[in-house]
Amino acid sequence: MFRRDLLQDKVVVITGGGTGLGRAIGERYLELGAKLAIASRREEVLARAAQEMTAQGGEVFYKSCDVREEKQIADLFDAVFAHYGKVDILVNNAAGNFISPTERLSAHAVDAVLKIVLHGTFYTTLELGKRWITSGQGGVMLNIVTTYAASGAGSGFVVPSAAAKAGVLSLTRSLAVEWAKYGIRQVAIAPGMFPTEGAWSRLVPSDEIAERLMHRVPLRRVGNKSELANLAAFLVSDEAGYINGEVVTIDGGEWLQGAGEFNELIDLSAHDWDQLSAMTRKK
Ligand SMILES: CCCCCCCCCCC/C=C/C(=O)SCCNC(=O)CCNC(=O)[C@H](O)C(C)(C)COP(=O)(O)OP(=O)(O)OC[C@H]1O[C@@H](n2cnc3c(N)ncnc32)[C@H](O)[C@@H]1OP(=O)(O)O
Ligand SMILES: NC(=O)C1=CN([C@@H]2O[C@H](COP(=O)(O)OP(=O)(O)OC[C@H]3O[C@@H](n4cnc5c(N)ncnc54)[C@H](OP(=O)(O)O)[C@@H]3O)[C@@H](O)[C@H]2O)C=CC1
Repeated sequence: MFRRDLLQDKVVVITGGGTGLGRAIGERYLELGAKLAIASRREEVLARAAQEMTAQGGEVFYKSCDVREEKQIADLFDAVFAHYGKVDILVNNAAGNFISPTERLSAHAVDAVLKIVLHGTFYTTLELGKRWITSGQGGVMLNIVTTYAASGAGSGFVVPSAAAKAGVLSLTRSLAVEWAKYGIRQVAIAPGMFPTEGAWSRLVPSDEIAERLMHRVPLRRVGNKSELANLAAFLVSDEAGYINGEVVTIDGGEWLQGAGEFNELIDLSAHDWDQLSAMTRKK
């Protein structure tokens, strides 16, 4: 669906790029000509991913980096600039999340999520932004948020994530204005349900719940990672050069179904409607 050279020779740093959605985004970018650097805490996961991702060609540099640590982020960008000579695109994809009644959380548990999602995204953004501004080079930053951030509704039982992702979205919009003059563009994606090991093991407690979840989505299915990767490719490409500060939701219509009070009526049959209509028409 894209020109094969859409991201030719663009150097892309993807946090959390060794697993799940980050890896899927990286694989699509590679197909479109990009050079990748993937980073997360577990070096063995990155090494395996880099090896598998380059089986069809392309280049994937990897380095262990905990995005909660300012020094490790500086070391990461030093290494990527030394290796490739530049960075054109940053994908802030690393995240932490789990379900819990909020009153059961310790301060440490709150920090565990906030530090990865909000602080981690802020720190990578700041480190690379300063380098781009100093050198006069621009670029694109893509932040992966969630529908409960994009809708503004938040969500119970994942409250640290809801608060942190809302902060990331605010960062996206704020810097879209402040840093545009430096040629730095900000965009975000709000994914709905995309089954990944990392998300499902922490957020979907049973197969029965997984099955029920489909009913929340008008399209009656979860997302394919490749669909999200396509959107991520478009948004960071020069073809999307006038999109700045926007978040694009990709959720099969899930959040809209939840928002409309009458959308539950979707399951009524024609017969049900005949009966209802007879009852509700003015006599
Ligand atoms: C009804 C179901 C609907 C499902 C809908 C489908 C999903 C669609 C929407 C999804 C939106 C968002 C998705 C995501 O963000 S997915 C990303 C998931 N991936 C990850 O989380 C990967 C990284 N995660 C981690 O490394 C860990 O999970 C963690 C975030 C906890 C960080 O690890 P760390 O090693 O730093 O932390 P600790 O293990 O030391 O724990 C720190 C404190 O947190 C407490 N904790 C940990 N887990 C839980 C839990 N499950 N419940 C309560 N508390 C928890 C832990 O006890 C520590 O606190 P204390 O020291 O006080 O004990
Ligand atoms: N899957 C879904 O349905 C949805 C996902 N999302 C978002 O998509 C993104 C990817 O999630 P997904 O692929 O599902 O889950 P994963 O668990 O696979 O991805 C999370 C990644 O973040 C990395 N990470 C976690 N903590 C740190 C840290 N301190 N420093 C550096 N890297 C870290 C992990 O690697 P490591 O453990 O090696 O550090 C892992 O690669 C996240 O931003 C998530 O919030 C949003 C909505 C829905």
